[in-house]
Amino acid sequence: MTVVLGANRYGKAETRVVRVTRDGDVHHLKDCNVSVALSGDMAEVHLTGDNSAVLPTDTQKNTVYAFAREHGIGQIEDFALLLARHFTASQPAIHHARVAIEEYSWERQGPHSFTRSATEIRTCVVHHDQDGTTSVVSGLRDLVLLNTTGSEFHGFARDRYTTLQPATDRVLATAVTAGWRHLPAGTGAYDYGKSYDDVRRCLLEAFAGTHSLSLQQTLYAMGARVLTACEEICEIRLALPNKHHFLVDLTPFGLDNDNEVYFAADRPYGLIEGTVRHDHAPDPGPAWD
Ligand SMILES: O=c1[nH]c(=O)c2[nH]c(=O)[nH]c2[nH]1
Repeated sequence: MTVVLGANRYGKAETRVVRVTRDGDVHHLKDCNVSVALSGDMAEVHLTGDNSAVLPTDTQKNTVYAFAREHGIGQIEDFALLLARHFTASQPAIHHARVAIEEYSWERQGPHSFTRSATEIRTCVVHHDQDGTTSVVSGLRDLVLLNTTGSEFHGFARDRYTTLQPATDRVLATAVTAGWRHLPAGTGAYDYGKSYDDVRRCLLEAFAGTHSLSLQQTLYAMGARVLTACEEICEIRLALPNKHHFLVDLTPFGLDNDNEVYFAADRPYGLIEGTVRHDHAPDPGPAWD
């Protein structure tokens, strides 16, 4: 038996960077968490301890801060692409860069005052290879949605352990995690901010507008809406926890409960996951890694 080195990558994870842009009295805020992972000719460092190909993770962190100063942070996808292209160009041994960014949104309260909005977190994962191949997956997580009606679940398979009662009118609630893959941008560049707003709107419209016979059906409707409306996107992956709302039995208190009082359980939860894509979507390569 011979032992060999398998896939490997390294980088600085979770560099928290806050960039303030001062436009006179009106200030703008970008609050991000940047994770870099580099790979390439890294056999020697693992096998012999020769660090000559290793751009320190400390340098990667410094680069994030310096680029935030020099270039500002616009759309997170553009900032991630800038960093990924920089790292693959900076060292011959670094062939591939993966840059993932989370963005926390702040709501303006005044010219220089903000509240951290309790809404979803915007995400992106960018891959860039020395050969010029680039992929961009944008996304969000913790987008919490709830319909108080318009949701049913019945006709399901049964076995001896099935106790679930069919539902013809239930609360449907979820916290969306989504990632959507952009078609290669070619020579142009995408407006990732507009794309994000369009996808988010499609997700909300499809969730609210679909009379749901299952969360699986709602998932497909949400993905299909995005792909139909946003031509720059070829694939979307959704993870939808079914945040169960159980009707509370109030009969011990002589009260009825006609779909009014619920117990919102936090676990366990159903987890419905799925991909919706163009039938001719290009090969994703490492886009989802
Ligand atoms: O929308 C649903 N999908 C399921 O697969 C499922 N399973 C379950 O117990 N409740 C539900 N609801």
